[in-house]
Amino acid sequence: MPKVKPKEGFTLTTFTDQIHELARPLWLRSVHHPFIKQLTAGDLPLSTFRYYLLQDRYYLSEFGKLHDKIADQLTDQTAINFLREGAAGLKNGEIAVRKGFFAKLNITQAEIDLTPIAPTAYNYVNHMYAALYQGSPQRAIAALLPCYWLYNEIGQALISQGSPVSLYQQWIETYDSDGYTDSVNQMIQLTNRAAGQVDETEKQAMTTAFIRSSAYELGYWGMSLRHESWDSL
Ligand SMILES: Cc1ncc(C[n+]2csc(CCO)c2C)c(N)n1
Repeated sequence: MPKVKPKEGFTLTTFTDQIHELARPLWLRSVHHPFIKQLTAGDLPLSTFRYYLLQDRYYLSEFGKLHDKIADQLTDQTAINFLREGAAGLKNGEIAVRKGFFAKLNITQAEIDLTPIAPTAYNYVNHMYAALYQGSPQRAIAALLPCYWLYNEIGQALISQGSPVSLYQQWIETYDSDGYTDSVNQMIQLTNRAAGQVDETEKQAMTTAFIRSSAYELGYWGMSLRHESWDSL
């Protein structure tokens, strides 16, 4: 059988396939990061997990707000609905799960208030706001995508192995549920639709935003292991 040659300039892959491929080296380093290794082995110090959760509280709350702020700038009703529901779903989903973790680990509001936001968490969040306010809602969507998608890949990679520490096991399970995988797929579709709405230059900026978020995701594990602070940069 002769091979079918794709027409010149015709791509068989979607935009998200392409950026996923570009980010692969960074994602692999996340999946195999010592933080993740220790989480599955069960020897991740609880103080490190606590540190991660405290930083991630800030991240999750800003991530939810970003959904609404992006939706404010869109006209595509499907996208708006997904983002508005995403913001609400975050409160009932991941943020609710984390509240349970906080209770188990005696993390109080006072401790939250006293915890400085670490540089990497701060920079990652600011990068997403910059994608929106110095860029476009499409660029911001691309900046949000690694958060959804990478954690799903991590959850799927870790679920068969699990963790002997029940808290860490629960963390893994959060990112492998069917409902969550559905929302990841919707976010992927949303990004592909967004890429179809912009010119080549903006598409390149979407790619850069996606790669930067992937790099910040990788940096987040190291930040947590090192208990990064403004004095330790
Ligand atoms: C740094 C960081 N990156 C990604 C996630 C995972 N996450 C955050 S919001 C969201 C969407 C729906 O829950 C997902 C998957 C995290 N917790 N912290």
